[in-house]
Amino acid sequence: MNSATEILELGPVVPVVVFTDTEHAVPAAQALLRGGIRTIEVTLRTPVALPALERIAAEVPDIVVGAGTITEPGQAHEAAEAGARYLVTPGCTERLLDDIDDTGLPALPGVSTASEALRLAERGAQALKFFPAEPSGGAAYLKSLTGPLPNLRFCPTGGITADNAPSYLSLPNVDCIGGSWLTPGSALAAGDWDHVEALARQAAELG
Ligand SMILES: O=C(O)C(=O)C[C@H](O)[C@H](O)COP(=O)(O)O
Repeated sequence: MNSATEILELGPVVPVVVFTDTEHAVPAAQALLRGGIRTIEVTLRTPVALPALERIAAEVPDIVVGAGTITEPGQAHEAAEAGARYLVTPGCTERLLDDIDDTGLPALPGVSTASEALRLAERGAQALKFFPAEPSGGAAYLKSLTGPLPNLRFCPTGGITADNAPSYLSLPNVDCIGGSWLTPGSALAAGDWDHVEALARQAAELG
């Protein structure tokens, strides 16, 4: 993975996962792969996130593992050391962006306005996360950015489900979307990997 646009090419849906148990990491990643999903974004929201990411990187080499919810300087380096191949943030500060650049990893920095997107474009970004997609104006808002910002690609995330996914995936500035609906907490807790696989298959077919 060399560029942020390569992240967008991994498939139509980036599953955003919150792990509460390290033991769920490998079977969840394997279920996503069986369903045809080639990447997994592990959110750094829980104490087990980094060890979970590390397990996936070591034991499920066929899935491209990224780290999400990078919100503080230092986390980017921790994620890189754990084996993350890309980084995702919900929003941006200059310090966070410098820290991410230092890792050399491709990233999807989060934005929700035209001004934020322009600031990131000035720093050379080509691909951004649009977050939180639904509350920020949804597909209609993102579509209206294509006119003034035709060269920027977006991965909208936040409030997206299998139902509203097509309205985003049909936009000219969207290649993939992110969402947590493929890995519900209840399915992870129950070890219902068949359910995760079925949700992954349905998501993979959106492409
Ligand atoms: O953690 C981050 O880095 C975020 O930016 C937030 C997540 O992307 C969303 O929480 C996923 O949204 P849902 O699919 O609505 O659950």
